[in-house]
Amino acid sequence: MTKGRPPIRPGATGSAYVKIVEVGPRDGLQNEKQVVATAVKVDLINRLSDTGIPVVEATSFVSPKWVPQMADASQVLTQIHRAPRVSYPVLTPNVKGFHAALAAGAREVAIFGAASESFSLKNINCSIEESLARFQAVMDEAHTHNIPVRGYVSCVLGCPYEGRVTPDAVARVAQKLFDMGCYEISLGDTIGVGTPVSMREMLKATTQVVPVQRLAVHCHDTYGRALANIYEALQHGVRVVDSSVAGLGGCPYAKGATGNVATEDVVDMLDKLGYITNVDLPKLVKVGQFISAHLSRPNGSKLGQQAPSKL
Ligand SMILES: CC(C)(COP(=O)([O-])OP(=O)([O-])OC[C@H]1O[C@@H](n2cnc3c(N)ncnc32)[C@H](O)[C@@H]1OP(=O)([O-])[O-])[C@@H](O)C(=O)NCCC(=O)NCCSC(=O)C[C@@](C)(O)CC(=O)[O-]
Repeated sequence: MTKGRPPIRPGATGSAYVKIVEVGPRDGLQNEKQVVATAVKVDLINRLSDTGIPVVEATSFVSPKWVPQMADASQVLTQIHRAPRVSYPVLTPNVKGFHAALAAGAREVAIFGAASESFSLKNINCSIEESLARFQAVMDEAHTHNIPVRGYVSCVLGCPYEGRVTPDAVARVAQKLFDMGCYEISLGDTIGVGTPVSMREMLKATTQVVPVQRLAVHCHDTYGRALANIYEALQHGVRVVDSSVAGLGGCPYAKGATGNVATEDVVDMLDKLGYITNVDLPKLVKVGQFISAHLSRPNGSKLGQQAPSKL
C-alpha cells in the first residue's frame, strides 16, 4: 500500500466510498488509430480486474462500419476472465447490439444518448427523440432478460457542434433515461470544456430530477480541468466517477477531444482527500504503464509518469 493512504476497507459503501467505473478498454480504445489486437484488450481488462476496480466497461456492440475498433466486441467479452466482484458493462445503442451482447454473455449494458441534437445525429445517427425510442426497446429487452442498464448523457457541459448546452437540456435527457429504468446516469463532458462553475450549474438542474446517488460524472481532460470538475461534483454528493487508465481515449464523433481523466490520477486524488475506492493504486499504475508502452503512446496519467519509487 502507498505510504499515507487510508486503509482499504473492503465493501465500504458510505458517503466516503467512491465507485470507479473504468472505461479505458471501451472509451479509450474505441478511438485508437492503430488496430489493437483482441488479445491485448483482453489482457488489459484482466489486469484492470485485478486492481480492485469494481466496474470495467469492456467494449461496445456498435456498427463495425462506424467504430471499427470495437468490431471484436463478442470475442473480447467471451475471452476475458471474469473476476467475481467486477462487472463488465458493454455499450448497446439498439436492440441489435443488445442481442449480440447477450449472446456473448453480457450481464450489464449501457445505452448512450446526448443532450445535444447535433451530437446525437453524428454519434448514433438519430435525433434525441428517436434515440429515446430505440433505448426504450433496449430497456424492454433488458427487463425481460433481467439485465441492468446504465445510461449515458453526452455533451453535458458543451457540444463540439453546438457549443453551449443548457443544464435544462441535460436534466431532460437524464430524467428520461432514469424514468426508463437506468439504474445510473453517467453525465459526460465529452469534449472536456467544462469548468467547476458549469459542472455546478449542470448538477443543480440534474439533481432536481435524478437522485444524486444515481449520478456519475464522466470527464474528458482536454483542457486539464477534469480533476477540478470531479472535485466539484464530489461537493454535490456524486460518488461515481468514470475514468480511463492512462487517460486513454477520446470520442470518434468529437474531434479534438482527448482521453478521459486518468483513473490513476482520480484514485490518487480521492485517496488524498480521504475517500475510499478500494483500488490498489500501484497495481493500477503498472496497468497504465503496460498499455501505454504497448500502444507506444505517452502515458496520460500524471502519476503514471512518475518513477515507481515516488509512488
Ligand atoms: C447506432 C448505430 C448502430 C446506428 O447506425 P445506423 O446506420 O443508423 O443503423 P441502421 O439500423 O440503419 O443499420 C445500418 C447498418 O449497421 C448495422 N448495425 C446497426 N446496429 C448495429 C449494432 N448495434 N451492431 C452492429 N451492427 C449494427 C446494421 O445491421 C446495418 O448493417 P448493413 O446492413 O449496412 O451491413 C451507429 O450509428 C453506430 O454504431 N454508432 C457508433 C456510436 C459509437 O459507438 N460512438 C462512440 C461511443 S459514445 C461515446 O464515446 C460517448 C460516451 C458514452 O463515452 C460518453 C461521453 O464521453 O460523452
